[in-house]
Parts: sequence; C-alpha cells; structure tokens
Amino acid sequence: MVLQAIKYSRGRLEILDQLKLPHQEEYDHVYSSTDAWHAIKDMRTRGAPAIAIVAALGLAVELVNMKLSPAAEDVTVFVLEKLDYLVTSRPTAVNLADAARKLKKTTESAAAKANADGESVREAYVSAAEKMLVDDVNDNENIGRHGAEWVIQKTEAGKKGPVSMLTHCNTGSLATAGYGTALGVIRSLHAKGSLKHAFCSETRPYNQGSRLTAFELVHDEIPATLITDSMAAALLQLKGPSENIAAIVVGADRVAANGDTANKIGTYSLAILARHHGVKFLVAAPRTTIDLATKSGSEIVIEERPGKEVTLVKGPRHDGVTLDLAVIETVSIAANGINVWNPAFDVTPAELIDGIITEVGVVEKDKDGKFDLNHVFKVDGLEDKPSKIGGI
Ligand SMILES: CSC[C@@H](O)[C@@H](O)C(=O)COP(=O)(O)O
Repeated sequence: MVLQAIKYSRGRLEILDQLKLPHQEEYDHVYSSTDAWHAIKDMRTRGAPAIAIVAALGLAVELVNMKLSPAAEDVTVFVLEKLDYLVTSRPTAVNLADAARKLKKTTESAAAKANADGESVREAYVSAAEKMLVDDVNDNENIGRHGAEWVIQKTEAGKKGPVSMLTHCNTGSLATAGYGTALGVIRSLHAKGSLKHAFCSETRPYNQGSRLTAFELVHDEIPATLITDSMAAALLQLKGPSENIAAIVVGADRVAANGDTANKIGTYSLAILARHHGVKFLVAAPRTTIDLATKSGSEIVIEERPGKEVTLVKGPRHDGVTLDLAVIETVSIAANGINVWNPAFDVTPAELIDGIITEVGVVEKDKDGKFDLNHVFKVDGLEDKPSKIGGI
C-alpha cells in the first residue's frame, strides 16, 4: 500500500498528522487556508514540497466550498491576500513562496482575460493548485531515477555492487506529494536491486528520521537501520567499507544560486563527515526548491523554533515492554530553566556538495568547482539528455 500524507479530491483535503506518527495514523481535515497555515506552523504537515502543496490545496478547498463573489476582482484580491498569509507560516523552505508566486500569476492572468468572472478565476486557481500535487509525484520519481543511476555509475561503491546510503530528516512520501526526494533515491536503488542497506539518522530535536523515515522504510520493507545523529561519524568510520556506503543523500528546503543548501539541522555536520571519509554528499531536490534569487546561503532566513521542542518529548506511554497508545505523555529531558537555541535548519556550503539531483538530471560542478544551476531551468523536454548537466 502506498503511503499518502495528502489525500485530496476537489473540495476535500486531509493530511496525515505527522506529529502522531509513527504510532497513530490519523488524518486531519483541512477546510481552509487558516487550517493549512496552522497545520504547517504546528508541523502536522512538514517537508518543503508538502508544505507548498498543502498551502495551495488548503486555499483551493476553501475557494471551492465558499459562496463566491461573481466579480473576478473580488476573488483575485481574496486569493492574493490568502497566499501572502500562507507564506508567513514557515520561512525557510522556498517551495511555499515559489508556489504562492506561481499561483498569484495564474490568478492574475485568469482575472485579466476578457469575460473573466469569479468562477473562471476560481477554476484557474484550483486547477493550478491540483496540478502541483500531480507534478510533484512525477518530479520525485524522476529524481529517484536520476539519483539512483548516478550513485550506481559514478561512485566507487556503486561500481562494486549494491550500495548502502545514509539519509537525514524525512524526505519521503510524508514530506512530498508522494515517493520523496532523497528517500526517493533510496527507494529507486532498492527497486533496482542496487541497495544493500539504508541508514537513517534520528534527526533531533523533532525526530523526523526516527519517527517518519524509519516508519516509511519499515512500511516499504527496505532493509534499514536507525542511528542517532551522534553516531554518523562512527558509522562511516567503522561500517563505511564493510557496508559499501556510497553516499549521504539529503533533501533541501532552499538551494541558493551557488548551490549552498539549507536543510534540516544536522545536514551540515553530515556533509563535513562525508568529505572526511571520502563518501559522496548529494542533495536531492525538485527545481521548485532551487532559488536563483538567493545568491548564497548567507541570505537564507533560518527558522528558529520553540525551545520546548528540544527539552520535551511527546509520545505514547511505554512501560519497557508494551506500548500503550491510549496514554500520550510528554516527558521533560532537560534541566528546568536552561536556555535553548533551536534553529530548524542549517546551511551546507556548496563546496561540500558533490551533486544536486533534480528531476531533469544531476548537476555536478563545472571545472571551476562551481554549480551552474541555471541549466536545470532550460532543459524542459530534454529530460533524458541534460547535456549541460553533469551526471547521466
Ligand atoms: C523533501 S523534504 C526536504 C526538506 O524539507 C527536509 O529535508 C527538511 O528539512 C524538512 O524539515 P521540516 O522541519 O520537517 O519541515
């Protein structure tokens, strides 16, 4: 059975509450842009592509179910205001701002047509939002395919035989419309029979690795092992050769024009470890995550989240033997009164990244050691021959 974080049909949107995973699979209805804003802010839905899609569809559902003004201008003003509001939910992932910008353009173009009315503007918006859901799954499958081929063909481990991979945070079906980005690469390697083992890091403080990625790996019956974040160096040192670890593959919340990449806190440390141990470090992201307007990582706004996400842990009671799903407890794991710094993301310098896997190919550095990400926006229709893109 395919894991579905987002269930949508016109006028109806449900999201899997990711705060309750892995132990409870409960869907929440999203009736409006306000519901979508809260689901994103509270991280019941999370992951850069999923955030953008839930925001876009939350507003679509609201538009479909509301009493609509017959005037195109009223509907346009409403849509533009709601999109501005949705973008304020979380700042680092660019996919949300990118989706809002594209949806605004669609809405304004529909309103500018002769004979436009409220209904035609609404239809243009809703169709464009629905297309984002479909496109994301296709893009992820292509990312998986390109990434798996690159790992098999371009890494020493890949040339030897089935590879092991380490991933961080959750970039799978739960973080996207389906299949996933970095986890999609692992899925694709597994589907080809080229995956020896997947390792996933816990991803403190919110445990997207141990709760969500581990859940997806178990669900898909992919051979996998969980480590805490602090074990990554030892993993590469002690098991790198015997497990044939080819690469660390991560997702992205925003890739700047020079390739600097904002992703879940802890990503930067993994990139440093990969370089030290001669393991490739790959970023897997759709083009909607590439932000050419942001020149380098220093311009990226890093979201800071409440300290209680570090000091408190929530989950069902476990007495050491049995899990009791009826009792959800919050446990304090830090000294009362301690100050906490909780940046949700960090920025990995492009220098430490070996390849950026997109739906149109894997971007490698040119002979000057720089990524030229402009090319990925010029290859539509040339999916299988990304000539200016390194890789496959
Ligand atoms: C395909 S998801 C890519 C990124 O969004 C992911 O790696 C990540 O950092 C998610 O952070 P989160 O805070 O859980 O939204």
